Amino acid sequence: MNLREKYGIPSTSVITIAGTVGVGKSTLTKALANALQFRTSFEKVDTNPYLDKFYSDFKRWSFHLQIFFLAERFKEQKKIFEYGGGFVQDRSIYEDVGIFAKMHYEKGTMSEVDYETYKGLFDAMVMTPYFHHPDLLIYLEGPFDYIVDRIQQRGRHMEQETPIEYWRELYNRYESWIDSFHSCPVLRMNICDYDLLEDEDAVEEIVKKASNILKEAAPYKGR
Ligand SMILES: Nc1ncnc2c1ncn2[C@@H]1O[C@H](COP(=O)(O)OP(=O)(O)O)[C@@H](O)[C@H]1O
Ligand SMILES: Nc1ncnc2c1ncn2[C@H]1C[C@H](O)[C@@H](COP(=O)(O)O)O1
Repeated sequence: MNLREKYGIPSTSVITIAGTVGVGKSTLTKALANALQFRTSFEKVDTNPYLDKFYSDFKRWSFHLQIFFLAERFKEQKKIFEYGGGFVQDRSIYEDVGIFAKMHYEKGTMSEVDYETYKGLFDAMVMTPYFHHPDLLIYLEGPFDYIVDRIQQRGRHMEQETPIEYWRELYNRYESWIDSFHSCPVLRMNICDYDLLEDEDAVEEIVKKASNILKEAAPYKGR
């Protein structure tokens, strides 16, 4: 019996992992999908045609990058819909609009007209039958210094060269964003409380917590 069956997680569930850059979303996505025998949905990073350009000139490339991510996430959303769920997704679509696009607009690195165009497109895309809110959003949080160390150790050069103030701003925005996020049930996990790299039982604890929240939320689904 796999962990999904052991903890009664429906095979059609969609679990999305949210949190700031470097916090550990991809690592958890892989571990959780493996434990539940779910498919994974990752964001395009290595083959993203705008990401390097964006980090070298936010103002010039922020609109292009947001449109690219929106298109990619929408394609992933459609794929999840067509498979009928059973996915763990690395980062939610809500973070693009609610954190990144908003931050670049408010900081002056995305123009008002670009921001409004992007938001209009986002709203139109999200209101389609392909867009189902996830069954659960697992939000990863932890001390800022740990997260910055992880960004440095991971070694994506454009991130390593980005000023620490950018990561601080993002970190602060994530903290306020999650407090007002109500689009689906949320499990908050502190990265100091588990270690997927050193402790092979850690993922089971996370599955157990996820299962409890999914069970609590089940009677309200679809209302
Ligand atoms: N529990 C952990 N302990 C130490 N390092 C970790 C842990 N989880 C993830 N990492 C490392 O932190 C870095 C960022 O993790 P990653 O999963 O890529 O984050 P994200 O997808 O949120 O950007 C990677 O180098 C990863 O190996
Ligand atoms: N919507 C986004 N706007 C700007 N930058 C973004 C967006 N989504 C992801 N990113 C960046 C941040 C990181 O450099 C990479 C991958 O994110 P990660 O949190 O490491 O998975 O893309």
